[in-house]
Amino acid sequence: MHCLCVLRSTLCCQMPTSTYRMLLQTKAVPVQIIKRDLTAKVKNQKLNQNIRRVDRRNAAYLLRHTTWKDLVELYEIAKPFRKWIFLGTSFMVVSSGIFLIIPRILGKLIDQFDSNTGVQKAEEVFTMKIAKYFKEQPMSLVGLLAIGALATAAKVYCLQIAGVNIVGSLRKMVYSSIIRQDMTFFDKNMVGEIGSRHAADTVIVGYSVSSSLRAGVRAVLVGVGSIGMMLMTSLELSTVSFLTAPIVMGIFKMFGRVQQQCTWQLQEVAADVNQTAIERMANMKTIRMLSAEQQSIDEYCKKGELVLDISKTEALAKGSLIGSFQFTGYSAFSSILFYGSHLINTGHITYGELSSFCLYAVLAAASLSNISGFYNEVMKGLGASSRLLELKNAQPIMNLNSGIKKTDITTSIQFENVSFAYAGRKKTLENISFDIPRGKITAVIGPSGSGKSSIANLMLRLYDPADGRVTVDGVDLRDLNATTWRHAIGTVGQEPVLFTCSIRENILMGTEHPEKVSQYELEEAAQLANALDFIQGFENGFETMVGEHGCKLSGGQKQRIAIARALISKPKIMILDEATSALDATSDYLIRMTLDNLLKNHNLTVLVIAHRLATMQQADQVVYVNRGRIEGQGTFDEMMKIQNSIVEQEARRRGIPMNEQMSRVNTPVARGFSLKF
Ligand SMILES: Nc1ncnc2c1ncn2[C@@H]1O[C@H](COP(=O)(O)OP(=O)(O)OP(=O)(O)O)[C@@H](O)[C@H]1O
Repeated sequence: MHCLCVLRSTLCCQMPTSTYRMLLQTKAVPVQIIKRDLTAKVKNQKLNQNIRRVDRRNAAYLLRHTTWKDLVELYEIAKPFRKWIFLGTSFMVVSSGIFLIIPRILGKLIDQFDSNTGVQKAEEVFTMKIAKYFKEQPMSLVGLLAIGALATAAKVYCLQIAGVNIVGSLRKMVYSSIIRQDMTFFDKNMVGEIGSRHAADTVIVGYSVSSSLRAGVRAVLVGVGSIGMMLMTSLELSTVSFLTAPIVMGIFKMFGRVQQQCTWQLQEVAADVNQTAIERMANMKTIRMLSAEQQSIDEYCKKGELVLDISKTEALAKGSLIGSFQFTGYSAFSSILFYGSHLINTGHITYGELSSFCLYAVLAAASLSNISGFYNEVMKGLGASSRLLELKNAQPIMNLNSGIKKTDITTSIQFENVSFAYAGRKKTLENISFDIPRGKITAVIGPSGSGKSSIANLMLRLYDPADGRVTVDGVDLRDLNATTWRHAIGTVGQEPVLFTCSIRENILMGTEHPEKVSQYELEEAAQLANALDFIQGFENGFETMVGEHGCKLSGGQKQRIAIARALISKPKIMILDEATSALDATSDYLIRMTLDNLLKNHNLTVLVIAHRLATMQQADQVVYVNRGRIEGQGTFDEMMKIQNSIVEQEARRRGIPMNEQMSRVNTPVARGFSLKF
């Protein structure tokens, strides 16, 4: 009967605020810790109340969070795999039927061996006939058991395949939806949270669909069948057995709930501990540089202690639950045997019937335990699938594939009175207007945090302006096909981001048709980026794996691969964000050479976020941004005339002699600048 312990641990579901409150009431875990976490959660919710966040309240175990619409949608996702579901269910009916009839036949077989027992009831004639047959042909009983086992194996296989396919489809749909979301979505939701939700919830749904649902349906079939057979075998014995039901339910309610709550909370805390560990391990270089090893260990251990505290409560509840079930189970079983032997003595039942009854009682108990487990798991699965469906159905504001397809510009890109703010932040850009003429280099300069990258973000249409508009040849960027537009732009960021794959895959990332890119084109892009020599120097050339975030390459090598990636599609427009991080002299020189060559290409329209004087000098126009406003705009020479300007400061820093006339000028002389230095 101890198999009635039904609560299974599942992966990483998250704890709802309501559960925190509930646990506070039950005092299942240290109150201070939960209070602290709860306060943090509430604060967090308040901070983000204006932001449409992914709902963190855990819907995993409450059906009310799952709507009929969700169920219909799940059915639609499962539809293509209905062949497997039908086959699996059919095998399940066969195997359950066989294993349900076996105890009855075994009972009759026992009675067959007992010469004192005769057939008493007409309805038992059929079973007795089968029993007689099996007595004469014992191998056929083995054969029947083998058929049952084969049907079980086939059922598991078919339903597993159906489950894996359903979850696979759901996972793909959710992932493609996440990938298509607006940048604002990722600003509002923590990537780790979305990632773990995507991973953990699909595991929960997978477990629920492939395992729990199968076990549950089988448990219902076998449970109902066994109880029916128990009633059929002996009404008196059934009454004794069912008397223990309320006691079992009471025990389950008492300890089961506490254990369940602890399990849920453990999953949340364990996910947090894992996240901390993974983050620290992924950034080992920084940890080492900061000598933060002990701090990381302490942090990990502190969180681990919370796991231990909750685990103790869980273990106590689990132990009490199993112990109580064992006590009740064995008591009930002993009562059946005692009362059963009395019934045999009084001639009410036979030995065979008592044996059958005992087997059915075990089957019924096991099935009932599975049904409660199945209920919890399916509820969790439904809740998790609802959250996944919410992610799947999240609609980005920017449709990536509709709009005018524009791959080049004929006149200019214009910022017209553009104001912009990131979600939950004050305005980053305020009423800025300037032109990026075709075939020219526009350098954006300004202090850190002034909004330079935000200008590039708007030009790439990663975000839309709050006011004003960005136009390309007079067409609002919002009317353009975002994918085609971004394909027309090559981007090299300040901090190159490489993916954990080969150099070839990194360079080809983002090309419209990677399979059509020839080796020659690949080498050409690498050559232009001054990367070919070092790539060919590697044993595996372009197939060299770059490690996590490109950790197996130097900063300069990463930067040059990023440049090659930007050039591979032969873009007409380039956005360059010059690296401010220190590179070694050779890398710095090579990258500068590469960018200089790019800037000399007069067919390119370039927006460069410049940090070097040389780059500013090459620009056709320089735009000075300060605190989100354009405070100066002109040629490099014109900008040099501005006292204390960033250009001048840069020149001084680099020890470049300043033109006398320039140093004397205190006010802007050209283009009616409005400067507020
Ligand atoms: N995704 C974001 N969400 C919220 N605020 C952001 C985001 N990105 C940038 N900001 C804020 O917007 C402001 C402008 O940032 P931006 O990156 O455009 O500056 P920048 O001039 O490029 O700085 P740097 O030269 O240091 O790269 C900063 O105050 C920054 O904190």
